[in-house]
Amino acid sequence: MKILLTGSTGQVGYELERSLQGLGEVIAVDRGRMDLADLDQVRDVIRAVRPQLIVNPAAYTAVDKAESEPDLAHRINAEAPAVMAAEARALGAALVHYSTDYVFDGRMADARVESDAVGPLNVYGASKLAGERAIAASGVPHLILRTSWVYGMRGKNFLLTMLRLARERDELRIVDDQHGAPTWSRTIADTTALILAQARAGGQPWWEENGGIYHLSSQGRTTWCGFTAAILEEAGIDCKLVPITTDQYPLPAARPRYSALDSSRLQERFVRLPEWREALHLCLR
Ligand SMILES: NC(=O)C1=CN([C@@H]2O[C@H](COP(=O)(O)OP(=O)(O)OC[C@H]3O[C@@H](n4cnc5c(N)ncnc54)[C@H](OP(=O)(O)O)[C@@H]3O)[C@@H](O)[C@H]2O)C=CC1
Ligand SMILES: Cc1cn([C@H]2C[C@H](O)[C@@H](COP(=O)(O)OP(=O)(O)O[C@H]3O[C@@H](C)C(=O)[C@@H](O)[C@H]3O)O2)c(=O)[nH]c1=O
Ligand SMILES: [Mg+2]
Repeated sequence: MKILLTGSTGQVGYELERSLQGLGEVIAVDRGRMDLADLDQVRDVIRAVRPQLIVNPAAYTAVDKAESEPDLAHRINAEAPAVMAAEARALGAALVHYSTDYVFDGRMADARVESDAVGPLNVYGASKLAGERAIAASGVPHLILRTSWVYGMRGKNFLLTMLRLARERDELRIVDDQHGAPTWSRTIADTTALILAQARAGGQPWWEENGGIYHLSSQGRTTWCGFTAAILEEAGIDCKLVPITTDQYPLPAARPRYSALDSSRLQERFVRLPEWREALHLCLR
């Protein structure tokens, strides 16, 4: 199987480049080869490579900056995936895409399932939702894996930011009223590979019975402040931690208050997902 992988310089893409190896020939294209803001180039590269599967973790992920660059965010997160979907469909290929807890408004305290009503609060979330809808509407065989609060030992993420700030500052002031599940980039990549392998072993393509949206995030939940406390503990760093409210940390983009995802659908069909705390421990070890 020929697999076209985007975003291999990102957190999830970096892990996917390794995790997908056993499944076929992985052709990783970075921004230099395929700029998602250039829709003609996206089309041309797919037509040249002729993959059987496109895996697309590339995205515009700068949540606050997106508020002032809505058109660019929309092109990368919605229009480029729409082109990928149309091209994949024309080739008889399938598409694996990633989305976010930020498609929800976060007003409900219980974990969200795939069929729950969406209502993004910010430009990033709206652009990701538009990407999901374009893929679903295209008729391409697809998996959309919605995840949350992604971290890992490389790239830009909350874990690395906290490790840096804890060394630079005497105290960390961190919001304690936004709830969600931190998810290790490797969990996302390994789970993706396992779904694809399991589906192949089953003899028929996974999308015939198992396509569509799946929530893929760690089990359990915490707050950004709770996540920070765990990071400090795991890394053995002594730094004063002050819980604050969202109002005390104003940012351009609004964020959902409750963004835990219920990943039961994925776990029932494919594989168990780790507790967020257990995954953090493994990551930092
Ligand atoms: N990060 C998070 O907390 C969460 C992420 N997600 C979703 O998961 C997926 C993976 O995210 P993650 O790995 O964390 O993202 P990162 O921000 O770590 O990486 C983004 C990747 O997209 C690439 N990219 C951005 N713009 C372009 C462009 N114009 N053309 C080509 N490539 C581009 C980046 O390339 P370059 O290095 O050149 O910039 C990078 O490889 C995304 O769909 C994201 O929306 C969902 C929930 C949480
Ligand atoms: C750095 C810092 C952040 N915070 C707060 C701000 C914010 O509410 C929260 C998280 O900050 P971040 O900017 O890292 O998080 P954010 O960019 O909103 O993270 C999101 O990224 C996108 C891509 C997703 O899809 C989401 O699932 C989610 O992971 O922590 C503090 O309270 N104190 C601090 O010192
Ligand atoms: Mg951010």
